Amino acid sequence: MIRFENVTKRYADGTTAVDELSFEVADGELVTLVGPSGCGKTTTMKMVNRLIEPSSGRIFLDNEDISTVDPVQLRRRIGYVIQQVGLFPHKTVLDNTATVPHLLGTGRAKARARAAELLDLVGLDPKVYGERYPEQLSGGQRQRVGVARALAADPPVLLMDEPFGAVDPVVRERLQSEFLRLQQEVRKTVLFVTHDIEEAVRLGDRIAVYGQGRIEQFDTPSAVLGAPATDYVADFVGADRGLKRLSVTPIEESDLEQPPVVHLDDTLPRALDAPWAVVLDSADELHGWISGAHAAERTGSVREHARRMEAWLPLGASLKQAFATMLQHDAGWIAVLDKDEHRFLGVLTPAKLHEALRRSTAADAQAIARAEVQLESVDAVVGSL
Ligand SMILES: Nc1ncnc2c1ncn2[C@@H]1O[C@H](COP(=O)(O)OP(=O)(O)OP(=O)(O)O)[C@@H](O)[C@H]1O
Repeated sequence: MIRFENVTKRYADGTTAVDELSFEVADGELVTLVGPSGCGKTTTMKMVNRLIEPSSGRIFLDNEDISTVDPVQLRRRIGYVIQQVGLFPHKTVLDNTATVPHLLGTGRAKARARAAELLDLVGLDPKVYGERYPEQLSGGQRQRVGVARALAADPPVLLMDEPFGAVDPVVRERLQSEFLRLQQEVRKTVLFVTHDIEEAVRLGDRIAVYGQGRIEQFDTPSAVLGAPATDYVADFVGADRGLKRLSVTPIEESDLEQPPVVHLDDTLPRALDAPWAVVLDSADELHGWISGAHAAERTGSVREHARRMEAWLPLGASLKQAFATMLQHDAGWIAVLDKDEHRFLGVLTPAKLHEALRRSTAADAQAIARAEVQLESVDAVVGSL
């Protein structure tokens, strides 16, 4: 757990980079710090591993005041990933990754074996990439080595300063997905700096939106998008808030419609209650669809006339993915399968997608109204004392 208590950093020239900052990051939580250039994100981060010392206030790691901990000892508990990865150019990828555990006293063979596991975990086959040198990697691959190296000493805390900032948007999105998958597995306590609100929303369990040296809002992605606390946050989050909200709202079972269903070995139905039906195989897995008008004019089995359906997603995928899938396949609806991607659950239509989006906005508005009521009642109790 990381806790900031009234932390201020004033540089020698009088710049106040961070002003009376207080917040807490729970164990295993990923908090993104987002805000415009120069608002104090990096300063915040570097105070955690004592690359910068606060002017006042205190920072705790697992309830221990870090100003009382030797910085070298402290940094062993904290992995650090930065944009310019800083790999050793003359060492192979495997040796780069194994460096820290080796320095900490793990035998070379064991450190290399662990490094190979970590490279695998970040999506780099150690057999293919282990013996390469950093200059023989793409920018995205170098970033992955940076993440593997930060994880090598198995620190409970990770500080990541724009780690995916230097790669193109497509690679960046892939790295983000891989990092999320990795975080599910390793559950580190992570502070992640970015100036990109999309990235902050996608990765953060909670987001700290920075104004100048201060946090303007510290909340879940969907609350930041759905109910910005101040005009500043609303501006920063931007006009395309609806689109961003799509990326944090998952498809739920109640969003789905149930169209007619036929099986591959059925005879072609004479009439359908809908313009089309979903076609399942004998194991009830999705095969495709048939058009009612097409079926009405023909004979034979469903198998002979069914069309394949590629536009599908598992339950829990985001509404943004659903929207993108509809566009990509030029589809008026998409099929939704269970999380294991086997059982067919129903279909999502554009109308239902819109309803889901509204449901998500309304839920946040209610949560905020409830929070205000609670605050008022606390005030009332305090006032009556
Ligand atoms: N060593 C320093 N001396 C004086 N001022 C500094 C120093 N380092 C940072 N600053 C100032 O402190 C403020 C916060 O800087 P910081 O690097 O924390 O911002 P940031 O939000 O990380 O910005 P960016 O997104 O551009 O990296 C800025 O105004 C910066 O110019």
